[in-house]
Amino acid sequence: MVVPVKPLTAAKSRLRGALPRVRHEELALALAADTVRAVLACPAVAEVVVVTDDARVAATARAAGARVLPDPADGGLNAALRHGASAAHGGGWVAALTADLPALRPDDLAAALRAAQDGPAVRRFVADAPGDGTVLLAAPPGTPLDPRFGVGSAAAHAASGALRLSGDWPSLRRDVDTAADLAAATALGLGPRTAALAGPKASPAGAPG
Ligand SMILES: Nc1nc2c(ncn2[C@@H]2O[C@H](COP(=O)(O)OP(=O)(O)OP(=O)(O)O)[C@@H](O)[C@H]2O)c(=O)[nH]1
Ligand SMILES: C=C(OP(=O)(O)O)C(=O)O
Repeated sequence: MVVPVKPLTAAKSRLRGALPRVRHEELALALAADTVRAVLACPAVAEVVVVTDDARVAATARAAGARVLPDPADGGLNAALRHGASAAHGGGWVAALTADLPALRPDDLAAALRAAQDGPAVRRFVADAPGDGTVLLAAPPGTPLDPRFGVGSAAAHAASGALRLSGDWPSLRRDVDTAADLAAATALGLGPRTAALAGPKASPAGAPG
C-alpha cells in the first residue's frame, strides 16, 4: 500500500485554521499518522510504503512500521504514487491511499481491498464521500497503478478503465479537506492522534464544542 504525504507546511491548505488553537502542521501530521496507523493495523495489507519529503512524517511513519521513500525528482502526487508502487515488494496487488483519512478503520479498508480483488483482475477505485475524488486505487499484479489523483480524479480513474467500487466503507470514504470534513470525521470517530488535537478544547470551526 502506497501512502503519499505532502510536506506538512504545504499539506491540507484548505484545512488551515480549522482548529484555531492547533498549529496547522500538527493537525496535518496527525491526519497522516492516524491514516498510516490504520493501514498498518489492516491484516490485508502486506507492506506500507509512505512517500514523503517531510522529515517529521518520515520519522513518524518509520516508527509506526512503514517503509519511507522520498518523492521522486519529477514531483507531484501521481509521480510520488508511481514511484512508491514501483518500489513495492511481493508482486501482489498494489494500492494507493490518500493520507487524509483520520477516521479510517482497518475493517473498512480490508473490506474494500477484498472487494477490489474480487472478480476480473482490473484496476478498481473507491471514490471519496462527495463522489468526485478518490481515496483508494488498486491495481492487480502486472498492471501499472496508473494513478490519476487530483481534481475530478474519480471520473479520471473511471475514464482510464478502472472500475468504481460501490461499497459503503464510511471511514474509508471520509477524507478530510475542510473544517466541515473534519467535523464529519469526528462524528465517525477519529484516530488517536487527531482526536488528541480535536478534543473538547479544540473542536472544528463551526462544529459544536
Ligand atoms: N508525496 C506526496 N504526496 C502528496 C503530494 N501532493 C499531495 N499529496 C498527498 O496526497 C493526498 C491527497 O492530496 P490532497 O487531498 O489534495 O491533499 P493536499 O494537497 O495536502 O491538500 P490541499 O492543500 O487542501 O489541496 C494527501 O495525503 C497529500 O498529502 C505530493 O506532491 N507528494
Ligand atoms: C487528490 C485528491 O484528493 P482531494 O480531492 O482530497 O484533493 C483526489 O481526490 O484525487
